[in-house]
Amino acid sequence: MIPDGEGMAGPYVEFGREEWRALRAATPLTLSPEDLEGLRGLNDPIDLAEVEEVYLPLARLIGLFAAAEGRLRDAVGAFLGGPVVPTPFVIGIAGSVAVGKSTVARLVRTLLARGDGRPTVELVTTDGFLYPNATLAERGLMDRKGFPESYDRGALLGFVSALKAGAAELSVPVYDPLAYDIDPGARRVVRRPDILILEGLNVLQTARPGGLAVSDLFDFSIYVDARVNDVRQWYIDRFFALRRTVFTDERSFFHPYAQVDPDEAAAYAERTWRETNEVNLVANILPTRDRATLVLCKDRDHRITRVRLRRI
Ligand SMILES: Nc1ncnc2c1ncn2[C@@H]1O[C@H](COP(=O)(O)OP(=O)(O)O)[C@@H](O)[C@H]1O
Ligand SMILES: CC(C)(COP(=O)(O)O)[C@@H](O)C(=O)NCCC(=O)O
Repeated sequence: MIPDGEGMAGPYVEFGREEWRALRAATPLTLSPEDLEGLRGLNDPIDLAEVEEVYLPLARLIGLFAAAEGRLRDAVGAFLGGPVVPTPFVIGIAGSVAVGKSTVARLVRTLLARGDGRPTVELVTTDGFLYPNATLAERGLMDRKGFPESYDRGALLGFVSALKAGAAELSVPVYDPLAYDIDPGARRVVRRPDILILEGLNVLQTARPGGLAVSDLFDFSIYVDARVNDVRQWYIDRFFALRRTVFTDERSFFHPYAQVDPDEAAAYAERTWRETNEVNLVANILPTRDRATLVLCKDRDHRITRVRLRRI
């Protein structure tokens, strides 16, 4: 039975970690410690216990949603008098910069792909749909990278709509985090998968009046949530971890920050957080949280301690 009364949060049912872990049922662990090492984001301390207690119940639930959609498709087929061609099951993953969306997305992809029926799963991040820096600069948006208007939303919606409409093969633009810009010479081919995961800051945004947004095409969505001050600290810590690694590469856009003194690097990271990422989080991203099917709530140490599931 779904817990009710206590733990009730508007349209959501809230689970503590202990309650949630029990919902794994018999879902097997298909991940080794080495697999997890390859999926973990920079500075993300996730361990196998978290995979077992949080992600296995989640993978089970997504499997149940996909199976239910199959039954709905059969019902529509019976109504129409002929089979309905399946479309990809689309999962959106949203949340702040530096909250750990990419770890969540890679784990969900791997667990689903190794689960029942071995579905094909494609993971696409929305950064490929950012306008190139030259366009952002022309439009005065260079310090608004990640805001809804910094994306080619028409192209993103066109991509997901075309996959939902049955396109067999599409290509998407590629963002190069090292260059901090769209790679003009690269395209990534996406062949129609059974499951598409779309990960990005703004994927749960609504459309302008009368329009359509990618979130209208989601079959399941996840918001990765944490306190603003905790994410701020994670952003700064990650900036310093990148400074010791990726930024030492001369091709990195941020290479100058590997050379300046730590105080100057900290001032830059703090300003970027405060003036860009925090403003975007508060004004654009956080307001979409309650649109998600499921909210993963992280504590200061990155651990997921609570899960909120939208009532059906
Ligand atoms: N300046 C950067 N250079 C290289 N990689 C980066 C940089 N900033 C972020 N990343 C990497 O890009 C990925 C996505 O980061 P982000 O958009 O902040 O989302 P999240 O932390 O929620 O996964 C992470 O794996 C992160 O380590
Ligand atoms: C590339 C991003 C906008 C994230 O894009 P996403 O894949 O979530 O659409 C973000 O990581 C970023 O670089 N933000 C700009 C501000 C900053 O340098 O932190």
